[in-house]
Amino acid sequence: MLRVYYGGSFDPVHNGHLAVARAARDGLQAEVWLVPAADPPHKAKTHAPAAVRAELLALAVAGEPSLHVERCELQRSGPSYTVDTLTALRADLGAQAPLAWLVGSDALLQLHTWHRWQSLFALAHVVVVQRPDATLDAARLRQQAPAVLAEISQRWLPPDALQDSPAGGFCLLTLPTLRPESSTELRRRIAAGEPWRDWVPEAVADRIEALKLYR
Ligand SMILES: Nc1ncnc2c1ncn2[C@@H]1O[C@H](COP(=O)(O)OP(=O)(O)OP(=O)(O)O)[C@@H](O)[C@H]1O
Ligand SMILES: O=C(O)c1ccc[n+]([C@@H]2O[C@H](COP(=O)([O-])O)[C@@H](O)[C@H]2O)c1
Repeated sequence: MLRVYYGGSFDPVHNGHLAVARAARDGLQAEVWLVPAADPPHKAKTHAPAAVRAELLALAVAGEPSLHVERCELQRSGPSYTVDTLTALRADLGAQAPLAWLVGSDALLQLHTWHRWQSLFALAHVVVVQRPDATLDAARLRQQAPAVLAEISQRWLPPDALQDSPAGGFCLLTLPTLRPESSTELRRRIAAGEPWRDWVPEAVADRIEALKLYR
């Protein structure tokens, strides 16, 4: 069965992330692992320790069929490069296991700036989840990331084909409904004392309050 890894800062996790993970699970018939980045390479800093972000993620997916937390990035020091994570997962799971790395469509425009980005396709399929009000903007990709467009245009696969090969494909999934949440806005609301609890599962909200996070 296809294994999908969904990396993020998850600082903190919110219902938008869970909608993305569920869309991948249901659209690809896959097991999905959310991968908290210990040290996200493109973020200046995080606002809660990696172990706490991972704990909130575990609360968020508890009881959710086929959603899990993969903590391997917490065991490494230095920037949490995806190529290193996929290399380790591939070593554990074997050369033939079908693996995919999931990113938001905003991240696709930056993919060419990732550490050894072209090696990612030898290790996993790449899946992009986009908002329902957007389509993959080829003109923007051509202008901002022509190397990414060239790479993915040879790799396009339909969702049900990903499980038939270990790596190397590119697939686009669309979220069923628009999700307005972002961790940045969630942290702002918590700090400002504005309503925020319905943006996260109840157990996550209770833990954020108990630990007095993001105030
Ligand atoms: N509301 C959302 N709808 C669709 N995709 C989302 C949403 N929120 C986050 N994502 C996607 O999830 C991935 C990981 O997100 P990340 O942990 O950076 O959260 P974020 O909410 O975007 O955080 P921040 O506001 O701190 O940048 C990104 O690729 C992003 O595109
Ligand atoms: O490997 C890289 O160079 C790289 C650069 C930027 C982002 N990533 C990964 O992309 C995921 C989303 O990152 P972010 O900053 O949107 O939370 C997370 O798993 C990061 O580790 C990875």
